[in-house]
Amino acid sequence: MRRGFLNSKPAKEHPNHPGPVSSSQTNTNLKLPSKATTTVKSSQENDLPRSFPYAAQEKPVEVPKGHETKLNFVEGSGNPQATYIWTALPQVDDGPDTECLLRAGSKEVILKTPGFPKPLPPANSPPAFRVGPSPGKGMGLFSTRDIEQGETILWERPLLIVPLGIPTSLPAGFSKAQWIQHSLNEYERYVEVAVNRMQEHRRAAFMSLHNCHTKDGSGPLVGRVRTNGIGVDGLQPATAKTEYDMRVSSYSVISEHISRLNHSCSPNTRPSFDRATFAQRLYAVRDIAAGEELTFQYINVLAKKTERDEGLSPYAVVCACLACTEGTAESDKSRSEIAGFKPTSSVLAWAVNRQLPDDWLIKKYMILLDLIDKERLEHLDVYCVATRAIMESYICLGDTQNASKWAARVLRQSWSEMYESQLGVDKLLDPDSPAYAKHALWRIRVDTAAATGAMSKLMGEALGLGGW
Ligand SMILES: C[S@@+](CC[C@H](N)C(=O)[O-])C[C@H]1O[C@@H](n2cnc3c(N)ncnc32)[C@H](O)[C@@H]1O
Repeated sequence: MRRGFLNSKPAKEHPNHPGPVSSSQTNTNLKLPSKATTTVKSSQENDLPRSFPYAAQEKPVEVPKGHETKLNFVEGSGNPQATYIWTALPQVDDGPDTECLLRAGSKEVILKTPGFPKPLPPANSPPAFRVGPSPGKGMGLFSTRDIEQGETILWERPLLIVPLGIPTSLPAGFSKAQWIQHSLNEYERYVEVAVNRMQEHRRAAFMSLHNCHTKDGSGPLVGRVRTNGIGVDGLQPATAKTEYDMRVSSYSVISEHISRLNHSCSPNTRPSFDRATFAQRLYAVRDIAAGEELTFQYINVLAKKTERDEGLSPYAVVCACLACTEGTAESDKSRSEIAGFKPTSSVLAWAVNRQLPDDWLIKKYMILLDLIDKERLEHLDVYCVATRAIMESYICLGDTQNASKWAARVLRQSWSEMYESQLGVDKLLDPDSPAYAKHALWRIRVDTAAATGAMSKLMGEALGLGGW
């Protein structure tokens, strides 16, 4: 879910779709400016509304006809200036394809993805989730069994992938409200082509999704996109340099099941879009008991409750999670400490600095982890950073007993962006593993010769020669 426009007074903006707030998947939301610019200029910078309205309109905004763009830009239409293409991807296996509305250049990015097109991994059998009613929230997803931290709950090819809006220049004589409505209408027309291309059962699944934008000028398709879309990064063509380029080639994915996830300020899952399989992957970020509701973050959950309330209002969500209902002041304080955490020193810099105590870095990260555990925010990247830093600190100290315990924690964090670089951590699970002695940080805190070697690497790093 993600982007919208502004409605009257005060200008309200909301992301088109809730979604992960940190990098990758998840929501491009935070990467976009969060406040609407209300000035309408004819420059390119202003031809894509930064936010769409979400408050009910008192009466529909009438838009003069005759300003619609021609929809003759379909891939293969022979129009060399096609800015948008409608296509189905990845067309690789018996699994369903995703209907895509892509801006020129994005398809090439997809086709060049290493491993693309990759078949979907086999589904969990029986499925680890089910769709069912969630009191006060409509439908939701629930676990069907105990799920372990780091498990993949499901892989899912989205129904649809669309940009967050279609740039529309300001027609002469249009008021701002008319321009916004015109933009919404154009967006609806473009999405309609993609929805009409879907297989009937996929279209039925899309149309059965919830729509919380029924009275704000959104059409029925854009309303569903705005309600259910989850942001996906990384599809911008290499030529996209400006903020404008990035915005117009940012996308939302809408899926039959993952889009049913309700919001929690302490979510237990994290979705991620995998370009090679062209699928969304849903991870459990902590152990989940059978029958528990599966949730994810629609907004930045490190913000204070009052700001979270504001961010959730476009989705008509009044969050009743523990952080919003019990001990909220203390929770706000803890979240702001997590948001403000700065490592102040890398593992290597601490290890070679004799003025700092041996447990200095470990203590700092343990305090951070306590806050994260208390707030149940394991999905955040900082959780993985902290866990890994503690493991590495023990390696610097030559303490393989503790390092191996932390290696086991690191390995469970399959959703982490650092996962690729965790390959090899499995060799550290055994405290007697010879992999320790080969590790670049091995005993550099306690062995002068090792520290000297590390120091020269540190200097190389400072000089841009690489390092940790
Ligand atoms: C993406 S949909 C989630 C699935 C939806 N509940 C359904 O019935 O299909 C987003 C909508 O779910 C509801 N919702 C999500 N999280 C909620 C929460 N924590 N409390 C209440 N309603 C919630 C709101 O109506 C919101 O507009």
